[in-house]
Amino acid sequence: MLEVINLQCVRGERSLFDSLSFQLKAGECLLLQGENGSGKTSLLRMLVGLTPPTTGTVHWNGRPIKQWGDEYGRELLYCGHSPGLKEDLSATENLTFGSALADIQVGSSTVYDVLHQAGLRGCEHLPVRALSQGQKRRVNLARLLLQKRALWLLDEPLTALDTKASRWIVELIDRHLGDGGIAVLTTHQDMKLAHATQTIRVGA
Ligand SMILES: Nc1ncnc2c1ncn2[C@@H]1O[C@H](COP(=O)(O)OP(=O)(O)OP(=O)(O)O)[C@@H](O)[C@H]1O
Repeated sequence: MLEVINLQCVRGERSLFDSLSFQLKAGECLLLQGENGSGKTSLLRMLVGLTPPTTGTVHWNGRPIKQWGDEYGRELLYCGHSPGLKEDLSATENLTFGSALADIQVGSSTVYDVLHQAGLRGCEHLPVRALSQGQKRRVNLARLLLQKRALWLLDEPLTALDTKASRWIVELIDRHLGDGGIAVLTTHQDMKLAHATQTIRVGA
C-alpha cells in the first residue's frame, strides 16, 4: 500500500500543495491533474523518493520510504518526462542494460518480444538518436513489461504517443491494476481506464 500523509511542497517562495494525503491499495490508481507548473511532477518525484517533501511522509507497505532504502527502488518503476535513454545505444541495448542495472537479467528474445509489443519491430538495432520522440517514449515505456514492479509512477505516459500506442499503454496499466499493482499517473489527456481511479487536482 502507498500512503501519503500531510505532504507539502514548497518551491522557492511558492507553496505548490499542502496537507495532501491519500492511500492506494493493491489494484488502485490515482490520476494527478493540474495546470502546467502546479506540482504534479514534483509530487511524483516525492513518491519516488527523488525529492524530499517540505513536510509530510510517504509510506510504502506501512513504513516510511526512507526506511526501505534501495529496497523501495526495486518495488517501483518511474517513467519521467524524458525518455531517459542512452542515445548512442540501440533500443535493445538500452532495455537490456537498463534491466541489468535494475538487477533483472533478460534474454534477447524477451527484449525483442517486448519491443515488438511496443510496435518497434525493425527498430531493434537502430541507435536511439535515430528514433522519433514517440518511438523513444515507447522504448522507455516498454520497461513496464520487462521490470515487474508493484508500483508504477508515470509522468504523462501518453505524451508523444499515437492513438494505437496510447491504447497499448492504457491496456498495460489496466492489466497491471488487474494483477494487483498500484499506479500513479500524471496526465493532461483524457485517460479511459477500465479500472476505477481516484483523481487529485494538484495546486487547485
Ligand atoms: N528544482 C526546482 N527548483 C525550484 N523550482 C522548481 C524545481 N523543480 C520544479 N520547480 C518549480 O515547481 C513548479 C512545479 O513544477 P512541476 O514540474 O512539478 O509542475 P507540473 O505540474 O508537473 O507541470 P507540467 O504540467 O508543466 O509538467 C514550477 O513552477 C517549477 O518551476
